[in-house]
Amino acid sequence: MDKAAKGTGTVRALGLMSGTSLDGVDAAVIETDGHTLSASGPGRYRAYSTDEKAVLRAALGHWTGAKVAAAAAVVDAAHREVIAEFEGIELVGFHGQTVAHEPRGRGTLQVGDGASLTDVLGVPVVWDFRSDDVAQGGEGAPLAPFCHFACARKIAAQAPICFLNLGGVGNLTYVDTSFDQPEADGALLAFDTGPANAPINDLMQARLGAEMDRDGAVAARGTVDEGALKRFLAEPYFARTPPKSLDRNDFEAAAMLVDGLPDVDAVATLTAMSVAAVVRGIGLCPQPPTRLLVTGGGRLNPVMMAMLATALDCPVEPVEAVGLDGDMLEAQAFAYLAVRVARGLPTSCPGTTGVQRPVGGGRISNPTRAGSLV
Ligand SMILES: Nc1ncnc2c1ncn2[C@@H]1O[C@H](COP(=O)(O)OP(=O)(O)OP(=O)(O)O)[C@@H](O)[C@H]1O
Ligand SMILES: CC(=O)N[C@H]1[C@@H]2OC[C@@H](O2)[C@@H](O)[C@@H]1O[C@H](C)C(=O)O
Repeated sequence: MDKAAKGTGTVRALGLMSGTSLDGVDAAVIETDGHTLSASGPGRYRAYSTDEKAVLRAALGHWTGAKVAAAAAVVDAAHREVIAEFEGIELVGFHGQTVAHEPRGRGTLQVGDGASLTDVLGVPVVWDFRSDDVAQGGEGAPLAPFCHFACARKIAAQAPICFLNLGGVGNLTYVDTSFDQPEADGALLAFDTGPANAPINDLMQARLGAEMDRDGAVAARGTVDEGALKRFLAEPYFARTPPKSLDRNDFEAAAMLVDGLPDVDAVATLTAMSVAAVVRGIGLCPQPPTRLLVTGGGRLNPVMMAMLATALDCPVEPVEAVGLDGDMLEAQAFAYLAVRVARGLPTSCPGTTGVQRPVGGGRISNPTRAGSLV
């Protein structure tokens, strides 16, 4: 902890992300001083079982009560398991599972008890990353943009670029690479674009009993319903000025626009909706980006990627094109943010969450006993 909190040197941090797709826990190690991404270490994925997913899903939209407690227990147990697989870690960044997100209402809730995880490795755990930002008037999301800024510097991007995360929800980060610090006015613009994979997964589950539209195989056989797509784009969210953020199920009503369509057309239309939301998002950036680097599971959907490439004027590539890991970038981001929190550096700013001034959110819990591995 001393090194992470007081030092300026590099910290070996483990980031843990349980995303809105509800598929599992991503865990990834990086080395950083809170500014530069110096190295990335091993990554692990721990899938949730069908029963665990059902418990998490049942808690969505709830703030308290037995369903939330049960989801927290699932999240804690899965994370204990995955953390124990790592060694030589100095600090953990634990996101938890978002079950409810209403930044201008009841707040934001990520379940999972970071304090209880400190004893697994005997190192401090940074958690509850979003609450301070929301308490100070911000959206509380997205938070990966400060890490995207570091990625842009790592790859020595010379012109404005965008990072797009296609998880359950989509989020876009515009990086103006002429700035030295992410919190500088104009360096970043970030926001959630709209639904990405969540409605596709939900429909695949409900109609076909499948987890996802793997490789876009179902969408590839369908025809996009232009009427449904047009009605989707009439949602007021798209006209809102960014920064802005979404809860996983905010677009549930829009997803019902495909209810009467055959399976293949419904999935093709939902895929086109996720893409159209991104295209709208790109239109809100200060300048057209010179390239779009895509992370998250949606980059593995060739139909979604082809639709994006057709609709946009810039190259659309998975982040692997620049040597980054698209399965682990969000987990790496929470390792990066943990080091920033430990060092008192901001993790969000007006351009990323709409907060009035830069905020360093997150709670730090210290271990009650030293672990055997450090
Ligand atoms: N081969 C594939 N073909 C199509 N879709 C895929 C493929 N692999 C993953 N996906 C989609 O990506 C999803 C997982 O993405 P990811 O792990 O980025 O989400 P997440 O981290 O839970 O979400 P978020 O970033 O919103 O919190 C899967 O649920 C699925 O919908
Ligand atoms: C409230 C919340 O958990 N939001 C997630 C969600 O999943 C994607 C998108 O919506 C993004 O805003 C955020 O996660 C990413 C990792 C972030 O904070 O950058």
